[in-house]
Amino acid sequence: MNDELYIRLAIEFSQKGMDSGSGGPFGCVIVKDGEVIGHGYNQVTTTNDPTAHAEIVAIRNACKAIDSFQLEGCVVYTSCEPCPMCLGAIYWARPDRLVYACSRQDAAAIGFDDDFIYQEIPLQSSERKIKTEQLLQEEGVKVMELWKTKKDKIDY
Ligand SMILES: Nc1ccnc(=O)[nH]1
Repeated sequence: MNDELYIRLAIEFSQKGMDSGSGGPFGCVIVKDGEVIGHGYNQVTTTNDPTAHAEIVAIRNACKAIDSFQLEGCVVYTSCEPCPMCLGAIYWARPDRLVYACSRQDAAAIGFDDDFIYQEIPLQSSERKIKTEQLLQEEGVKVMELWKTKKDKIDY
């Protein structure tokens, strides 16, 4: 089955990234109509970019390849269940489907925070590890109101 072929490719990228010293053991490929249009592996520690997860790198690569900010009709194959940041990016990109190999618990077992961050999300902001406050909502909303009526906007 093709899903197995592509998830195996994502796993190969996880190994390739790790072996090359690029970052953590995570790989991702994005497929549209049976063609790989994007790929990526984790590059956090070599690019000093905490957002350079395999999935983010692959989404950027795929979107550039098809000149679009949406991945409709695409399938995302990733060697590990996406962390909340990457899951958010995947939702914003709107692919049709997501397939993963390792789980967030597998990632936790080798020292990664994916599962911890998932546990933070349902907490009240006052209970989260990173102290969070809301300030100047009214001033912020004024700009948002302008977006509502902006004529030349590209909706997403
Ligand atoms: N799921 C992931 C966790 C950490 N890094 C990644 O690239 N992917």
